[in-house]
Amino acid sequence: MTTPILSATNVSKSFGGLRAVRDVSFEVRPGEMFGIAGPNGSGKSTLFNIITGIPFGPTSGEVRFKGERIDGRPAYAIARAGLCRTFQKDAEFPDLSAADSLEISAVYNGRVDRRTAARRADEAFALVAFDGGRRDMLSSELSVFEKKQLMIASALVSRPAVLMLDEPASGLTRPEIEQLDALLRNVNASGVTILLIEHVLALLLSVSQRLLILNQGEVLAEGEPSAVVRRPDVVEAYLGKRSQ
Ligand SMILES: Nc1ncnc2c1ncn2[C@@H]1O[C@H](COP(=O)(O)OP(=O)(O)OP(=O)(O)O)[C@@H](O)[C@H]1O
Repeated sequence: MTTPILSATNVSKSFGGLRAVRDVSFEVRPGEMFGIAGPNGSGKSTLFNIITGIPFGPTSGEVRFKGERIDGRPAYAIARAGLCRTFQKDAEFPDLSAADSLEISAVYNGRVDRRTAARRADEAFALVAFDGGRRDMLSSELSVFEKKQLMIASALVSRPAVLMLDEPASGLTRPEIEQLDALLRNVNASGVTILLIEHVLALLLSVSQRLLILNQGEVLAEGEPSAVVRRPDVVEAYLGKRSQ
């Protein structure tokens, strides 16, 4: 059996008396698109936080990336090892053009010179199908979808093995979600393993090969997406409240 590229074993995270993530275990295979869903407050973002060490690691449990333990390592070391993430927020450098913003991300995150950074920025722009005529626009003036493209491209410039995306479809229209679907498939086909937290179930079901459902910090279900979402306990915990 192939070694998982990423695994969590009994990871937990407590904030005072609140156990936001409880004994969560799962494995992601190399090249996979792995979906994570669950009601608001079920611990999805906290799970991403403790895997990437941004801003904290787990209270207990083990996280392995390419077979090596990474829990307890500083966030920058985890990112440099090839595990990168995006957040539920806008452009990092609103006053810079999209092109400059991406080059700066490439220089800092990829630790490369300007020439290599420019090449990596071109590659990342191509992977997310960013409109070439819009690269000199200020990041703050881009459309909601273009900001998402730029955010994903900013994570791709350091050529991660695993990309973790936290609700990339939020705020997008239905046609834009279809564009995002194609974008994710394209990035995945380039060899990047993707973990995707998403409330838009149509997107999750379309792109994920496996789906993990969290509820109140615990794993409620895991498996083939269309089978998982038909389970009565999943319907009750999640779909009944947020189906789209
Ligand atoms: N830094 C923090 N300090 C205290 N409590 C926190 C912190 N971060 C998250 N929590 C709590 O942990 C629980 C899980 O939150 P989390 O943001 O991980 O859920 P989520 O599934 O990502 O929710 P959403 O779908 O709304 O983004 C919530 O009860 C939240 O209030």
